[in-house]
Amino acid sequence: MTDDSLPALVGPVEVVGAGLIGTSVALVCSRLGLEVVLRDTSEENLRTAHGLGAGRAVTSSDRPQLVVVAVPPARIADAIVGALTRSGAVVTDVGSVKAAPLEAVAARVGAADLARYVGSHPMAGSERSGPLAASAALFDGRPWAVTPHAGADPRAVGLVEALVLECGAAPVRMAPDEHDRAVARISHLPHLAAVLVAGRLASAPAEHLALSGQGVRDVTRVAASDPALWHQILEANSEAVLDLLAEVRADLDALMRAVAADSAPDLVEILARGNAGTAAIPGKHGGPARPTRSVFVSVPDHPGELARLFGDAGEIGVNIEDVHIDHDPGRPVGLTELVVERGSADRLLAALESRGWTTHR
Ligand SMILES: NC(=O)c1ccc[n+]([C@@H]2O[C@H](COP(=O)([O-])OP(=O)(O)OC[C@H]3O[C@@H](n4cnc5c(N)ncnc54)[C@H](O)[C@@H]3O)[C@@H](O)[C@H]2O)c1
Ligand SMILES: O=C(O)C(=O)C[C@]1(C(=O)O)C=C[C@@H](O)C=C1
Repeated sequence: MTDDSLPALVGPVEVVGAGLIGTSVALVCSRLGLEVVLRDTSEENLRTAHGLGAGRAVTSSDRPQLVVVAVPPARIADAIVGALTRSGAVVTDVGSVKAAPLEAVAARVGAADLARYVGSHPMAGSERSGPLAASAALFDGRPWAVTPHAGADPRAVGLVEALVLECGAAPVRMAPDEHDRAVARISHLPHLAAVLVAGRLASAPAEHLALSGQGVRDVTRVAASDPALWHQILEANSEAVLDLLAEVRADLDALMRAVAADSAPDLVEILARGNAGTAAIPGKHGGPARPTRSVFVSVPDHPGELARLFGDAGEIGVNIEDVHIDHDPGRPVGLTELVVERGSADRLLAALESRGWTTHR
């Protein structure tokens, strides 16, 4: 035990599904020096994850302390049942929906085995799939839901929370049903909104698309995700998603009425509700959102220039909260957007200019 509440994570850790999320967890555990064994139906993904240093293929003699199930949603319940029945390990999964898999697992294993299962869900990911998109830094500073059922062994819950903390994430305990309603709002609806907006672009005229700026990129990034994965997520959480879609349909009707009537008060009220919604999203590490400002810098297209820019920002003492790089291959410079705390932006601009950087005010 590391302290009174958290059992120590000592390994071996078995990861079932060496894709984006599974390989990211495996990379963290390998870097901690834990023994990590991998199981995947795809030989290619296993080889790739192994090549990245995420662990080795599982053997029948392995005895994991913890199994992390990271397969697509439609395969999760089978994979959890498989892990509970072939080993005495604590088992967690990282699936995007929690209530349906729990119900399916509870119908197939006894209470003693079910006690070793604790669902979880890292609120971090990517529009990309597979082990090549994995990163040990993926979970850093992110919320990670831990969703124990009523019969879960507290030591199993503690071990899963120990994994979450080792991944650099913040455990957030929640009941499975509540979790599913929460992610319908903060993940599944945003995903569908992005998909609908991106769908308007698919056959847009090239001259319209040529004007694309950061706004459309911000709003549509996640729409590039794997449709098969998202079909399974939506299928598993259809009730909560449908409730929200009905609310959005009513909002869309109100918006269309306000635009058609050119009703400024109604439109402003709708737009202001959007402001209130973005302000309600917590900042990094769950704290209040801190106002930020973007500083735009031209970066010459030479090796080492980005590193020099980040180094200069570090020496100036300004923390970079986020970064976007817009590199038009036809131009010899890239435009880099550094997102910094609002109060530091002017100081950063002046100090970068004095070091010879071209900024855009
Ligand atoms: N993509 C995200 O942003 C994200 C974020 C958080 C949670 N999740 C959840 O994590 C899980 C994995 O998603 P991902 O994005 O890593 O997917 P992925 O496609 O990158 O990886 C899934 C892996 O599971 C393997 N696999 C499929 N069926 C298997 C089986 N029966 N046994 C063993 N391996 C099997 C695949 O070959 C693949 O390597 C999903 O349940 C998803 O809902 C995804
Ligand atoms: O950043 C992204 O690419 C994501 O969409 C990640 C995201 C999310 O909606 O936040 C997507 C689905 C997962 O279940 C968890 C995380």
